[in-house]
Amino acid sequence: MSIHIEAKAGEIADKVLLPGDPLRAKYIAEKFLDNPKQYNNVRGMLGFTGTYKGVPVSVQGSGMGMPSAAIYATELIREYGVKKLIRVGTCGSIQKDVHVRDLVLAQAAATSSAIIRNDFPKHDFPQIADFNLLLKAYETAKEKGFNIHVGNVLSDDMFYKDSMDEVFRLGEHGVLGIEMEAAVLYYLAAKYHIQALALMTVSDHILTGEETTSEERQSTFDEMMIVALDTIIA
Ligand SMILES: O=P(O)(O)O[C@H]1O[C@H](CO)[C@@H](O)[C@H]1O
Ligand SMILES: O=c1cc[nH]c(=O)[nH]1
Repeated sequence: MSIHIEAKAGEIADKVLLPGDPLRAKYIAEKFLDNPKQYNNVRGMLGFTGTYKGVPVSVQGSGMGMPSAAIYATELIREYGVKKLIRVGTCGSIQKDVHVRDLVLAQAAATSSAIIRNDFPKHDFPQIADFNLLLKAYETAKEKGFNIHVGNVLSDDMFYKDSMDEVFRLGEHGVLGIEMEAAVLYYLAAKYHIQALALMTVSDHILTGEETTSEERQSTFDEMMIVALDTIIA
């Protein structure tokens, strides 16, 4: 048991999917896992363990933003011995050719957060994905014919911003989309020597204004779940 997770020792698998939305965790557990058992309801941040293709896998809501995601990732790693974390999130596209419902694999994550800068004030510590998870996810998506893009994302601290100018300039430097958690996940993976990957479905397009519904963000986006699950058990 940790401060924010009430699971007993052994109730969480060493492979965990991390959606921001706890109801997306419930959806994944019910739709994709065999014999899912809920192990967490502290703060309503649902967590479940079941099996996928015979392999134990857990799925844990991580909330919105890096402070929240860092709490769940740290407790999963330090208190429950988790070795592989794959974020299954949503992002906003800032590239014309990255469309709503496409998949985005974060090879790396830029960030506006001070979390990493506070630890390394004189260095820009690069936030990168685990190479083996990245490769497996990319190959899995390609084999299945899913639209997938690989590159840099922006993990931002602010969802509502007064100005998007700097975000658009990052787009001009190839950043694919905006979300709010990947960078800290990659940072904690480096810190604790575990494997992490952030995979997102484009839920809205910042340039065109195209959007998905909140119901779609909570459930559906099944292509992302299949890629993440086949990757985490490999
Ligand atoms: O859909 P999730 O995984 O929560 O991800 C994105 O959606 C939230 C904002 O609506 C942020 O957490 C952002 O990273
Ligand atoms: O963080 C996020 C997630 C989806 N869309 C955005 O614009 N930002």
